[in-house]
Amino acid sequence: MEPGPPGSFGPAEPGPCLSGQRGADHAASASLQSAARTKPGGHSLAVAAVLPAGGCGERMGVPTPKQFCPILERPLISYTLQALERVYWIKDIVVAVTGENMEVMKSIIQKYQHKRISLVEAGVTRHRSIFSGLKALAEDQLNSKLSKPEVVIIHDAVRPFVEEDVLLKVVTAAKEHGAAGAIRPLVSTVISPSADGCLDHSLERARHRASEMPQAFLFDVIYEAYQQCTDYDLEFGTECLQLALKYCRTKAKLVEGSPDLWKVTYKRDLYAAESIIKEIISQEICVVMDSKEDNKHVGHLLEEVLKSELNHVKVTSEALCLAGRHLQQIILDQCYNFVCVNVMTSDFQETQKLLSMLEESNLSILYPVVVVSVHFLDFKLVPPSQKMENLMQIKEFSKKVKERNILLYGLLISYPQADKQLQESLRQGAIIIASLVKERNSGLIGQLLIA
Ligand SMILES: Nc1ccn([C@@H]2O[C@H](COP(=O)(O)OP(=O)(O)OP(=O)(O)O)[C@@H](O)[C@H]2O)c(=O)n1
Ligand SMILES: O=P(O)(O)OC[C@@H](O)[C@@H](O)[C@@H](O)CO
Repeated sequence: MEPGPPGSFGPAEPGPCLSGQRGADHAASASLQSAARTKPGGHSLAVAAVLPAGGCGERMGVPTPKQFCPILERPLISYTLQALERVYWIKDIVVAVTGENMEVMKSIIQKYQHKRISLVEAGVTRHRSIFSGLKALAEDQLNSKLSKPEVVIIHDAVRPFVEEDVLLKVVTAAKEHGAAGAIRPLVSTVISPSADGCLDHSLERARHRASEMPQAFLFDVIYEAYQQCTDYDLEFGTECLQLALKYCRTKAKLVEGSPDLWKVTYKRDLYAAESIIKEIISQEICVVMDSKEDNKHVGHLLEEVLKSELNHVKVTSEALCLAGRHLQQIILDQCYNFVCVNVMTSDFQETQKLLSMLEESNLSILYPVVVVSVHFLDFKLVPPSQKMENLMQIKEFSKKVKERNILLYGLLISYPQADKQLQESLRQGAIIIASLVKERNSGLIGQLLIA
């Protein structure tokens, strides 16, 4: 999908939508875009984002600040950057990090090939970090390559599950109302304690909402609010919408957000985020075999069993031959799970061709790619020792490709065998493959499993 012209709204870039839903419905997206984008005379609207990422993550209870804690061996903040980068019409993304984390942040940007990112020094509080980001966008900064946007999105760096549709909604609403913020129903009731630690009163839960992110503002509104606010606000405040109301008399439009907008705060949130991401990148499996035509091919039998055993998983098959043209498209379409079928051979020629294609693509930069090398072998024909010598090569192969974030596993299925036994072996094989794809356990790479 080609990027839209600079400064124009275009549909989000391809790639897994971390909330598990494909981005905004295109019709809704188009209508929202036209509302949010155009000004009189049809000129487009300049939108930038500020991501406060200068916290220490005290509630996470680990030495590493939570925005840098790994999920599938990639820092949490990289997922949030990816979510915002998928949205073409956000021109600049300003991230506020502490001086001591500046180099770490720069290495993350380089390793995961993030674009449109500018870094500023964070403050000692979240509000001060946000203000630092806004200053970088204001035109009155010397030598800044950033230009002042008309609308600025503010989004916590530790909220990775943000989609184009809610960003469009808050930007559209901010354009009209001056400020807008995502909200969610309260889970717990809010109460107010008295000085002696007893209940003073409770708020009616149905009449209140939780303020989440993203939020968006006319840049001049929120920049003015930060310039006017007190040190007390900057030190102890947690709500940007309140600053806009208090200092610019701007009543933010409240936008219902999806359940995905939660903030990673405690360790349990990190585990939840990892499970959600694993689930999203496990939604498609491609069975690769030496020939697609022969429908009696045992690879097709395995494909059918995978389809019957795995609900909600898209199972496709492609031929490795044909110069891999179709396979290249599957890779481009960001399938992260491959089953390479080898029939009556214990060598890895087919699997190595697939691994080479994957290594040449950038597919595994952002997410670990799973490759299961399945070998249908007749253990009666050739002494297992000779086969095992071949098969043990998988340990070396798996170590090499792990450096490229590819997880290689081996699976042996006895073949040929009576139909009933073969069907059972295929079912067992499908269950093993599903588990390897879902768990992405790097501790099992290079292992030979038997169905
Ligand atoms: N001085 C600060 C404090 C927080 N943040 C950022 O604001 C976002 C939301 O804040 P919070 O969840 O409170 O993060 P921490 O302050 O790191 O968490 P804790 O309160 O547990 O220390 C995070 O992305 C955090 O990095 C920031 O940019 N600068
Ligand atoms: O208070 P914390 O620093 O944990 O997180 C900031 C949150 O308060 C903030 O992101 C939303 O409530 C919206 O303002």
